[in-house]
Amino acid sequence: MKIYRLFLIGIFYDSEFISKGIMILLLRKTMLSNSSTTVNLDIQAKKIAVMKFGGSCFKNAEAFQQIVKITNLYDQEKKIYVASALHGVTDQLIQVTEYASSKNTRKLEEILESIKQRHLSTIQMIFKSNLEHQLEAYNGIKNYLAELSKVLNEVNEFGIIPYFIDYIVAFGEKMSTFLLHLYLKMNGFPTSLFMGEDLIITNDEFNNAFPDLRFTIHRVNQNLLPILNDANTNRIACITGFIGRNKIGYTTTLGRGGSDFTATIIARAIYACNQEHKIKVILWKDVDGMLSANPEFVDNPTLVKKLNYAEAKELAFFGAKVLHPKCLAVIENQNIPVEIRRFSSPSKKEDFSTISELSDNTDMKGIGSIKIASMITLSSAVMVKESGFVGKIFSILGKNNININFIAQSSSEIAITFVVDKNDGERALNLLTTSKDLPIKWMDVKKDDIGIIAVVGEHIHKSSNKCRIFRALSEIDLDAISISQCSNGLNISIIVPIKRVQEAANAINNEFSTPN
Ligand SMILES: Nc1ncnc2c1ncn2[C@@H]1O[C@H](COP(=O)(O)OP(=O)(O)O)[C@@H](O)[C@H]1O
Ligand SMILES: N[C@@H](CC(=O)OP(=O)(O)O)C(=O)O
Repeated sequence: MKIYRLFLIGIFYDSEFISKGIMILLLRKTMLSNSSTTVNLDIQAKKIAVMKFGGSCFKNAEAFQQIVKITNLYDQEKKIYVASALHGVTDQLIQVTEYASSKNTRKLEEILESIKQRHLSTIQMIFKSNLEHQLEAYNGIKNYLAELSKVLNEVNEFGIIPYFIDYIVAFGEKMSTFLLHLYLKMNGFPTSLFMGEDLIITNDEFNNAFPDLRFTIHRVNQNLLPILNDANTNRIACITGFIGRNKIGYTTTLGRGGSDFTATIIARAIYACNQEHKIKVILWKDVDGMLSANPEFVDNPTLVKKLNYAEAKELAFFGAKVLHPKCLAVIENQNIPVEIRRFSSPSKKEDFSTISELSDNTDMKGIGSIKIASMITLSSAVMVKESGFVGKIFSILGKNNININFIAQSSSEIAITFVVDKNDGERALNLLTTSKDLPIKWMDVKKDDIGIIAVVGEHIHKSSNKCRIFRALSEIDLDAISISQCSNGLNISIIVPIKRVQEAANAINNEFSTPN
């Protein structure tokens, strides 16, 4: 109780700003301490499991016990644990940054207090009877929160600058991974704690960084491999998900849901250090695996047990939170498998998904959907056989940072339809209708809000499968507004009215869930 009170007094009320000088010194220190060039190649082949634990794996004491159970289950593997922030903490950290910038002190303190309480109650929950670990956890979290407060004061002073957001949201993963590391230690597992900045070097794209593999591999080789090589202790490396750093040492983040990406980046880097290792990535989720559709949107989606990288990437694009869209890019050519498994039933022998170069024989692997987007259609005979016309349209949008996620053009060249994010629809329409580069008085340009269904699978392009898709739509009396399929044949995207997206997804899912 005494410890607890001391902690409460100490945490937040330090209003000093971090001086730039101290920040630079700290950055230099990190860089220098990691700048040795020794390369560790002397390692033996091992079974390595890089496991990612998401926010829902830390929700209560039972969840932490479940991680111990998983640790025992995988006692033959060298284990690397990648942890996300406690559920919802990243959103809260984004909120506090905004409140700091808008100088809304009341709201800022309210959310900061909630973040603090979330971590304090987790500490009480998981270290109940172990005072030594409780104290270590309190002190560690206290320091993280004090640092967080200081940076928020800086946001208050300077406003939101992109690198502030990454630096601030990274605290979620830093605190949860620190607690996981202590918890495993308390349970008798030797562990080493790593911050993402120690291992993952990225480009400068704050909020959505991409790893620089060459330097990341070098860091992993120097800092992480000695742990994998330690033959005497089966030490677990606990690494913060979601976080990296750019070359001058500023913290970067890998995009929302980026802890999946951390796991695959680490797996890839280990593979590069020794290709004899048998590495796999396991993403522990609150579902059995990759389902044929979002279970919150479609009734009775089926579990896809084996899907290949190309299929999984198509599905990840559609915001299936189950998989970070970029995370397969770094491992697919190395054929490092990714298992998606249910956290609450880790010993299942078969009901989980494996993403690898192998795909099972089901033709429909998944249905993605975009519930609302803006469809733009341009029709005009002046486009016919006019080289560069489409180029002009797209460059007007591209120069204005408007992304296109669906394209269909009739071969007569009389009309072209494409889709942009709903927030860009009105702007796209204005840009096109006021452009001096287009003969607009001869063109009909219109914008409609629509939804998209994407049906994915390596063999989905087969006529027999297309028949099934359109039979399902015909049975609910739904006519596609537009259709697109690239020649890789993996994805048939269909534009449907917004109000019927869910119905269409269900109809197609039902069609493929029953034998043909
Ligand atoms: N096609 C899909 N297959 C499986 N889950 C999906 C799919 N689409 C959306 N989801 C959602 O993704 C969630 C899985 O994410 P979750 O376990 O919360 O991951 P994390 O903790 O890594 O963020 C599920 O709860 C599910 O609702
Ligand atoms: N905490 C980060 C990264 C992450 O991967 O989270 P989760 O595992 O909860 O998707 C986020 O919320 O984006």
